[in-house]
Amino acid sequence: MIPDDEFIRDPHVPGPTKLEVRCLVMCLAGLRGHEVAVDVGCGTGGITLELAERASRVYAIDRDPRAISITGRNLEKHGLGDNVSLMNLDAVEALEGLGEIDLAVIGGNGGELRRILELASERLRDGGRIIVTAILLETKYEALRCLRDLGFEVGITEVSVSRGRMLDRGTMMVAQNPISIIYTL
Ligand SMILES: C[S@@+](CC[C@H](N)C(=O)[O-])C[C@H]1O[C@@H](n2cnc3c(N)ncnc32)[C@H](O)[C@@H]1O
Repeated sequence: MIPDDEFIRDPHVPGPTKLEVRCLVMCLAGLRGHEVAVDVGCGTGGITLELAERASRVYAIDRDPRAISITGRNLEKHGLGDNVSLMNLDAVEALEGLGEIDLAVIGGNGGELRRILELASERLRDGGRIIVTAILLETKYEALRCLRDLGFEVGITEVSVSRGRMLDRGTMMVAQNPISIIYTL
């Protein structure tokens, strides 16, 4: 796994997804090296870089050109990217142009979550998986409801991570915001 502080950042682009959350997402993804994966809303590239190390082909989609640029720089910095296609498009348009996939990780949706999930599920091969990471309560609920409407059995895990910060007199645990991971079973 790539440490958080090894990502180049752009103050205008969210991410990277915290290391602990990336760990869980990669465990759930269960990639074995031959899969086609899509990262919807690649941001800084946190998830894209982990996918690039584990899948055979990765499509990293973001409608913000600054996100595509910083993801590209992070791929280059870590010597990854030969198997990654960067797509500066809205998620719906990008997914409409893709063929079969084994995994979709959705970290941004811009109010289009239902359509994004429909398109991802239409392209999903047997045994494939959809994973949504969500901070907003509304996104968590919508992801659960849409995936169930599409006929999936769904799991949800809420992650509340605290990291130790060293002070002169000891170690203080500093909480990060909770994130839900919603995934098809
Ligand atoms: C929270 S960030 C994702 C962070 C990323 N997982 C990482 O580890 O760096 C969400 C991203 O989704 C993108 N986004 C939101 N809605 C989108 C849409 N409909 N189509 C494409 N990108 C979208 C935003 O531009 C933003 O960069």
